[in-house]
Amino acid sequence: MLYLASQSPRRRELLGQLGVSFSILDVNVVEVPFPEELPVDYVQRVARDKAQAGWESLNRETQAHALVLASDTEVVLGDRIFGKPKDADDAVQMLQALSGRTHDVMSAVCVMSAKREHGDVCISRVRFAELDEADIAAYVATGEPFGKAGAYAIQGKGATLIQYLEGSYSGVMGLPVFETARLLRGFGLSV
Ligand SMILES: Cc1cn([C@H]2C[C@H](O)[C@@H](COP(=O)(O)OP(=O)(O)OP(=O)(O)O)O2)c(=O)[nH]c1=O
Repeated sequence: MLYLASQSPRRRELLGQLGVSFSILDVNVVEVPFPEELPVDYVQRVARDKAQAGWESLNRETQAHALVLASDTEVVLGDRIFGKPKDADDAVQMLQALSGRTHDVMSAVCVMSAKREHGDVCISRVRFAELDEADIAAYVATGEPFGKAGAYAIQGKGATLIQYLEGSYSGVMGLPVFETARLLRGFGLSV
């Protein structure tokens, strides 16, 4: 049985694209980088923490036949890591920083079974258009930035802010479908 340890509706939708059946586990982990932790290490650690939390929420009997999948997405600009904005001001600051620049979106996936665990990370490059104060205020007022790493959603109106994407659309949206399918095949699922 496959479990998705995530409260994200985007991840449900993207995992659904693979045509596998799965159940949801609600997990909540602390998402704070360690001092000096590299973004690529941080995103993989958090994905693993989510998978571990999901795993621990299952009873022993269920664990024996379970696969738990979790993911984490962070927006990375230089050495700054942007998770989900805390409030509107935070969202404005993130969008100001991203304006007219190219950033990385890192999405890590972790899959756990009783015998092993494997992970992968997908890094995409996203170029934002130059945004003025009014553009940013209007976008934040839509409410879309909340609950999204970097304060935007490629799958929503946020697409109008993006000049180009080099990488994985599903990875930016929250679950890199190619890497996820490859990992699940490694655990014997036919996807
Ligand atoms: C960059 C970007 C992120 N996002 C979302 C994906 C993730 O849901 C969120 C990043 O926060 P995460 O902490 O990765 O995930 P989450 O808290 O939403 O869900 P979970 O329960 O699995 O921990 O940002 C988009 O929906 N579109 C985008 O374009």
